[in-house]
Amino acid sequence: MVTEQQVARALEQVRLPASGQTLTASGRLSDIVVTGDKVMVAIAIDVTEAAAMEPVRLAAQSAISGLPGVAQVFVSLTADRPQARNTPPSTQPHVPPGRPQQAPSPKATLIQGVKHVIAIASGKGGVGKSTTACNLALALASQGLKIGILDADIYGPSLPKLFGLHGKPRVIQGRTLAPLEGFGVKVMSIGFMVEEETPMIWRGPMVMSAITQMLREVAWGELDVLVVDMPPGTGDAQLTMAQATPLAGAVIVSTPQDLALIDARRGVAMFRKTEVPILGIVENMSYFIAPDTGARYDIFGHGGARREADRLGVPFLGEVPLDMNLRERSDSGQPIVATEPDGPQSRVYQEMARLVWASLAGDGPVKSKAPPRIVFE
Ligand SMILES: Nc1ncnc2c1ncn2[C@@H]1O[C@H](COP(=O)(O)OP(=O)(O)OP(=O)(O)O)[C@@H](O)[C@H]1O
Repeated sequence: MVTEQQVARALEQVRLPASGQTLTASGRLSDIVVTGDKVMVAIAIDVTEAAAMEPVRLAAQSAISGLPGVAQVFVSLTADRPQARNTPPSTQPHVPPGRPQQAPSPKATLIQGVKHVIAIASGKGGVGKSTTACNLALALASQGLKIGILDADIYGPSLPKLFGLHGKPRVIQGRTLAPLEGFGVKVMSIGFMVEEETPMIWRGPMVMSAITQMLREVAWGELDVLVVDMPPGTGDAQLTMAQATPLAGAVIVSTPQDLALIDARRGVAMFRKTEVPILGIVENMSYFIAPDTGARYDIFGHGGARREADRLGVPFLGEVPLDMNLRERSDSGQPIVATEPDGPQSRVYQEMARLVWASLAGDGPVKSKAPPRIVFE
C-alpha cells in the first residue's frame, strides 16, 4: 500500500511557478489522506490564484497517479478564506453579462446542465436531514423531474445506505466520475470513495474541496434539481459551503423540540446571511401514531417548526411523523417514497416536493435567483 511519505516525496517533484518552491516545502499541502488505493490531498491557495495553480494541481495529480498501488487520486485546490466571506456583497465586483471573468468567485461558478441546486440542512445532527433529502429527491423525480443528489455530509455520508448503493463511481474521462443511480436519481457520495470504517479526519478546507470536486467533476448531465445533503450544523464549514455552492435555495429540517428549533433558526440565519433563499422548514419526527392502537403521541411536542416558520416568515413544507416503517426502509436502502409511493408518509414528501418545485420554478413564495451569465475566455 502506498504511504503518506511516498506521496509527500512524489510531490517534491512538483514546483510552484511563482516561487519555484516544491509543493511539499511550500507549506500549502493539507494532510495527505491515504485509504487503501485512494489518495486525497488538498493544496491551499488564495482564491485569486485559482487559474495559476491549476497546472500545479494537475502536476500533483499525475505525480501521485504514477506511484505503484494508487488507483484513485483526488487532488484539489482549496481557498480557506473565500472572497465572498470577507467582502460585503455591495463591494464585490460586478461582472456585466457577456464580459469575461478572470477568477470566478466560488459562488458564481454554476454547474453546467444543472438548473437548480438546493441544500437540505439542519441546525443540529440526527434530526433526519438525510432521510428528508433522499425522499424529497425521490418525490421530485416522481413528478417527472431530472434529479441528482449529492452527499455533502462528508463526516457521516448516509446516502449510499439510504439508496442501497455500493461500488465505486466509474471514471468517464480524466477526472470526471459517473454518478451512481438509484430509483431514477443520480447519486454521488464521498461514501462511494472511502471505506465505511475510515475515520473522517478531514481538515475544513479539505472538506470544501472534496465537495467542490463532487459538484463539478461528476457527469451530472441535465438536471432540473441537484439536491445537496449538507453536513449538520451552522459552523464555519457549513457557512463556507453555503457560500461556495451555487444554491438556489435551502430547506431546513428540524424536529419539534425547542432546542432543535433554536438550531433551525440559526440555519435560517446562516442562509440569509449568504443570501440563499429559504425554501421552507420541514418538521421531522413530528408525531407518532401507535401502530396497534392508532393513538397519536406528540413525543417531541408538535407544531414547533410550523410556528417557527411563521415567525421567521418562511414557508412551512410539512410534518413527517416518527415512523418505524420509514426508518426500516431507510436503513435497508428501500426509501419509502420509491417503495411505498402511495403511503401516507410518501404523500407528505410529495407535497413537500410540489412546494419546493413551485418555489424554484417561480410559481411559489420564493423566486429562484436568475443565474449570472459567465463567459470564460
Ligand atoms: N421520520 C422518521 N421516523 C423514524 N425514523 C427516522 C425519521 N427520520 C429519520 N429517522 C431515522 O433517524 C436516524 C437519523 O436520520 P438521518 O440520518 O436522516 O438524520 P441526519 O439529520 O441526516 O443525521 P446526521 O446528522 O447524522 O447526518 C436514521 O436512523 C433515520 O432512519
